[in-house]
Amino acid sequence: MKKIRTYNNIAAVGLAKFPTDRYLVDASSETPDALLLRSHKLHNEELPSSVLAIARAGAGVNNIPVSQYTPKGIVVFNTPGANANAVKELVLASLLLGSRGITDSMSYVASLADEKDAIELHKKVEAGKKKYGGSELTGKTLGVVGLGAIGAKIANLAIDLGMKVIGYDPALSVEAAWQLSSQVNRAENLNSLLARSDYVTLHVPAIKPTIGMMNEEAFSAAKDGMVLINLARGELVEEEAVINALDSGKLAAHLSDFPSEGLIAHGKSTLFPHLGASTVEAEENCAVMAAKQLIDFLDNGNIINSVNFPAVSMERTTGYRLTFANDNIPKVLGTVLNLLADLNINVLDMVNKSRDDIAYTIVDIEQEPTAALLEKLSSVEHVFHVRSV
Ligand SMILES: NC(=O)C1=CN([C@@H]2O[C@H](COP(=O)(O)OP(=O)(O)OC[C@H]3O[C@@H](n4cnc5c(N)ncnc54)[C@H](O)[C@@H]3O)[C@@H](O)[C@H]2O)C=CC1
Ligand SMILES: O=C(O)C(=O)COP(=O)(O)O
Repeated sequence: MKKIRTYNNIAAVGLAKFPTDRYLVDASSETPDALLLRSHKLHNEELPSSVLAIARAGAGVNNIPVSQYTPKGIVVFNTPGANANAVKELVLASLLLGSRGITDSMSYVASLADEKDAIELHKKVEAGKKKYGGSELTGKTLGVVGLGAIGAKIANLAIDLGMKVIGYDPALSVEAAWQLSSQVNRAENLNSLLARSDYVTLHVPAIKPTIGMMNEEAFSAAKDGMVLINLARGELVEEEAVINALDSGKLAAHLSDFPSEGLIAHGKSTLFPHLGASTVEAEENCAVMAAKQLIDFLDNGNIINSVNFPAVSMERTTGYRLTFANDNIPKVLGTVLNLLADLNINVLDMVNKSRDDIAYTIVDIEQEPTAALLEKLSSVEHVFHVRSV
């Protein structure tokens, strides 16, 4: 039986993908083959040595110390794009919340609960609306920082709303570029986008170059009265800088999925409890995709949508399957193949791919690998993980 340890609320339809005759899915498994989680933080947590893979049902992997796991051969997966539509729709809501006095006007109406006279109530309603007027999105400029799965959807939606759109993404993939409307203008750098945007929405991962990207310097480059939407990660925005920008009027509004003590106490941001991906559809998409990827890896050694290993897949042949991970340097693959040849083990099929400093190989061989063979392969210099699948 293979064991999957789950964390967080994983959609049942995803968990049901694990065949019950071969998989035990359990939140408290002590020797799991894999972990399946959403935002649960793995930093500072001891990982059982049995773990071969981790699937993040979602996009961001900053809750997982990926670089610590790679040398142990632990493959980390995410589910690119599976919750992008859910986030896009909450950005749309945020654009509207940031442009009209919707929440304040609702509070105003709620404050009229004691007014029992219909004529007086009507007067107060009509008097109140002066205070909560807004402006329209059409014709305004939206700056989209990060044009991946989510950013591209938002950029295209904003074009459909009649907005002008500027995008900034120095690492834009060809695949993401194909998704993007040709009407999206490219900014050379973040400050140039900020200087021209009435609304700015962040859709980048929390990584070294992006952490704290919205700081005092960025706000001073920004257009006065800008609306900032951050449904990506709290770490992208420096709390003190955003509070100063709200107080000075540099920011007309700040909407964020990442409440912090300081922002809540300050009271001027519109804060959601990390709701971006919390739709039935997104939760199901992510859970199904994560489960399928784990099953294919645990059953066949195939790797799809990993954030630390190359994409490697091979149809099963009639033989037995070995997989190994190694440092991406010359001669390791040759040494392993020579070792198999010396033992008269015939290779039926093979695929080898590399990514940055590591390589991963799937080899189908004619005879069942013995424990001694696995041991020999593991002892090849620069091979750091071997598995019979
Ligand atoms: N609030 C929520 O519930 C959710 C939040 N997220 C957050 O949104 C982030 C983006 O998600 P996806 O669009 O699905 O990821 P993605 O990987 O498809 O797109 C990220 C984009 O950011 C770009 N990028 C990287 N560094 C950059 C930089 N310094 N400046 C500008 N662009 C940069 C990349 O080139 C890529 O195109 C996730 O990493 C996660 O942190 C994602 C899903 C749900
Ligand atoms: O996919 C992401 O990056 C998210 O932030 C969604 O997080 P969640 O799955 O709702 O805990």
